[in-house]
Amino acid sequence: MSIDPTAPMQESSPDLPGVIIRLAWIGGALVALLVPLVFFVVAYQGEVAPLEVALRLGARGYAGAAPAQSAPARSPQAVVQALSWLGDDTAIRLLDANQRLLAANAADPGLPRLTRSVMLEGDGGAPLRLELRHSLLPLATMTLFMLAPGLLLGLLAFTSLKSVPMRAFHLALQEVAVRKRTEERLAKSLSIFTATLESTADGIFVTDVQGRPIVANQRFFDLWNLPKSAIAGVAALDMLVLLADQLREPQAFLALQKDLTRHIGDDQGAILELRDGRLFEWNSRPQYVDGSVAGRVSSFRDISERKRAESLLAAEKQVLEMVVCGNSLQAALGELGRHVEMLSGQMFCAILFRESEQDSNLLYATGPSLPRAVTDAIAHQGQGALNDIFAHAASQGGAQDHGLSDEFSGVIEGIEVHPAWRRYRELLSRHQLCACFAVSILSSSRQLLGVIVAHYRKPDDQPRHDRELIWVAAHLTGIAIERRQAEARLQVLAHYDTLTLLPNRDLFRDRLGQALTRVERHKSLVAIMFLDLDRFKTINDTLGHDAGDNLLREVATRLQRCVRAEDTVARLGGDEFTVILEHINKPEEAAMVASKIVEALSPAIMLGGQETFVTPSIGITIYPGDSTTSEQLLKNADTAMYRVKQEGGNGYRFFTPELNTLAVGRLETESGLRRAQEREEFAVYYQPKMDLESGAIIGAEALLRWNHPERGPVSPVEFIPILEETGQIEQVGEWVLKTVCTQLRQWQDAALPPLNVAVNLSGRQLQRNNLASTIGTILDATGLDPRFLELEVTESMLMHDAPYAVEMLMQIRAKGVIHIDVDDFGTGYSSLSYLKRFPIDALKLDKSFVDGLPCDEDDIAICRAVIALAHNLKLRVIAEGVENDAQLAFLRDNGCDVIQGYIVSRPLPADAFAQLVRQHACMPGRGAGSDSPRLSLVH
Ligand SMILES: Nc1nc2c(ncn2[C@@H]2O[C@@H]3COP(=O)(O)O[C@H]4[C@@H](O)[C@H](n5cnc6c(=O)[nH]c(N)nc65)O[C@@H]4COP(=O)(O)O[C@H]3[C@H]2O)c(=O)[nH]1
Repeated sequence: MSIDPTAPMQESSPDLPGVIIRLAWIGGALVALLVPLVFFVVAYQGEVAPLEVALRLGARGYAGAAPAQSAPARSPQAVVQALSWLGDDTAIRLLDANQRLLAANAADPGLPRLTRSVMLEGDGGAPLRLELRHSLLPLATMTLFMLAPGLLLGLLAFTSLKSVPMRAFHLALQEVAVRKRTEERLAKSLSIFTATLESTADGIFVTDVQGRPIVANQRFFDLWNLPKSAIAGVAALDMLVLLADQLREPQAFLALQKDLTRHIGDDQGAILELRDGRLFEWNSRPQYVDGSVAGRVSSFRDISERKRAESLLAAEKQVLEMVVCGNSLQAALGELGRHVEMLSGQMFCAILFRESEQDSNLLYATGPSLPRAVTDAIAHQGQGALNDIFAHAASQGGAQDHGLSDEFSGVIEGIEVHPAWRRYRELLSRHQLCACFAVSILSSSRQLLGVIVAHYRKPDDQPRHDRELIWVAAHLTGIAIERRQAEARLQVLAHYDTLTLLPNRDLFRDRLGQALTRVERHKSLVAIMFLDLDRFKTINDTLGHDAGDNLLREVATRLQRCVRAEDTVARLGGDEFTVILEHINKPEEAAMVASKIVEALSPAIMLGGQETFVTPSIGITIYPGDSTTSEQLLKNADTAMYRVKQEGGNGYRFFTPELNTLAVGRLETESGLRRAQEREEFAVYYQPKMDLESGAIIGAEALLRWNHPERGPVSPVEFIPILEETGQIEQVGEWVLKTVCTQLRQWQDAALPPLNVAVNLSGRQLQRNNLASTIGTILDATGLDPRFLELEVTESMLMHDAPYAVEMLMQIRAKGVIHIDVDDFGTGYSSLSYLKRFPIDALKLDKSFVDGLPCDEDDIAICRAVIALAHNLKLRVIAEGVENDAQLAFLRDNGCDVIQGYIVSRPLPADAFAQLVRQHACMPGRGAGSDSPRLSLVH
């Protein structure tokens, strides 16, 4: 609640006018009544007294003669007569004992009257009574008349009393009331002043003009640690000296005071620094009475906390700026340590941090004022003992398991006795560092990043605010360390491949540029290798991405072992790696490293408990011979690598200008393929499939052909991978499906024997969710019975995502397509448990196994196993790439169901195939037996 000292005070003086009027009324009334009353009393006395005398005389005249004188008694009539002189308005009566009237001089006067009587002794001693009755009517009338002047006088008295004497009284009363009011106001003001003085957070000290103390509030005594009695009877200068004694610069303060004596009307102020470290803001103002200076009011405000907070804020800002502006962590924390020590005044600050998340050892980031011997000793002797110490602190701070992973803070006591301090005890005590307070530095996720330690000379040296200071510093250090860690992580993310931790494409480019510049000066060579893993896609698709990732990590490790520390191994993405070999003298040195790599990758890699083999295709180019630009060198190495791939992989090759021509050719193929469909350069060929039991052509495999306008027919082996890479395969694949279905329908309409034609599906097609509906739409559009359409999917396509493949094939089967064959069976990694769940109809025995028949024992074993497996799973077996009788005989003897290969026919254009089917259908005793006629090769 606030009090407004300017508010008018309530008056409690009596109602003076009321009192005065009342008194005037009383005075006036008294005067008005007293005048007729006094008249009446005086007139009455004047009138009655003679009557009384006359009555007494009359009575004596009747019986009052002494016997000695023996005066004769008078008759009643005579007595009455003797008193007749009293006038007519007075009746004289003489009455006997029985109240009988003996004589009377006149009739009774009317009221008001006065009756007086005396007892007489008549004749014979009989009692008589002489009675006098006097009329008071004139007196009463006169008294009434006197009322008028009485009232007049009363009125005069009322007016006078009210106006003349009472005014003075009134004034006197008012004076008393004003004095009383003033006293009350003064008392109130004084109490407000005292309360205000005592309630302020500032120390207030009031002096007179000579500087003698007048008043000071309690806060003043508290701030200056003075007893209240210090102010009493102290001379002006003594008081100032008392204050100045506590200051770091007393003379400056006294000089200011002296200055004030000369400029008494000036305001003055300064920041005073006390010896105990506190800061006071001092302000002095003149105090005026009636326009002239009567004294000075000084206020002292303790601004130590505010200044410390400001300094801390400034320190925080500076440290954060340093962190943000890319200064080293060491420098930023060093600055922080210095600020902390400065703000504390007592502390020796040390900041220690963990080198990495895995490392629990603590390293010194800074210890600005700690003796070098201490920091050096700890740095050189290892941090084990320090860790023990902080574990001990953690236990004192109530941490759960007393380990460094806990948040803790606490005074580390017992330096003298605790075993954890053993190693440093002597050193610390030599430097008089006897007490220590430690706080953990935590990350935002509460991970321990380090420790901030405050050393003190004595345990009770620690000022109150130091703990807060240390907490703020710990928080700030946490931010700085985390920021650095985040930057380091970003740096890694920006320049390193997160899977293998090898430099990424950007860093590779950077390193290559640097290497070329360096080599330019040394006049040596740089070899750039482009490395791609053979069959990586198959392994990845078959064993899954996790296995693929592990494989890439292992390859990265092995590659790094093959090069020197100054060389660079980078991962560009997928299974593509690059190597920069600096300072080689001749290309042969690069060849040696390449063969070392081939050798290093040849041992099996264990993936999911399974031995996996991977081989590289390496292209090498040499700077400056092949090119002088980074871009071109990388293209060269890529071209050379591509050539190795084409040659079967698992080797290396140097770039040559001829290879470049080939690469250019590939580029041309790519752009040619983009136009091939609209220019109708694609065609579907049909390679017959023959049933071994009946010898009948039961269908065909549809094989895509590209009739290049200049190069003639181009093999799908050359362009299907490019269509896959560029994504065109989906569009082209759909076109093949449409073409085959339309063709089959035409053949059926042309009464060709029933045929099943198999269309190859690419991995990308299978991955499309709408494949089943696309097939359904094509079947509807062409009107083909779905039983005649056959689909070929490769083993690796199925195993890439087996559950998805099961689902997709089920959807396709739901469209009525019942013949689904697994191509290239045996070349990938089949999960037998899945194999029985796929809605498939046949396994195609890969040409690579058929090739070795009937001599190669491995191929024989594989072919027999596949046939047995297929039959056990109630599947047909189609052998592809059958070229000769021996292969045919083996397959027939081992129960193979269908063959496809040059022995039957090469792939044929639609018309030629139709003609072949017709011819074959007309042949007597057709069959694929040894004595059956060989089909003519049309292709
Ligand atoms: N040396 C020899 N070769 C024989 C013999 N019998 C058949 N071939 C060849 O073996 C390949 C069999 O097809 P594939 O394994 O599905 O292998 C096919 C298939 O994977 C792919 N392909 C062909 N057409 C298409 C298509 O329309 N779509 C998709 N996605 N892939 C296709 O291209 C591959 C190669 O096709 P082609 O060059 O036509 O090669 C065909 C065929 O001409 C033989 O006795 N001896």
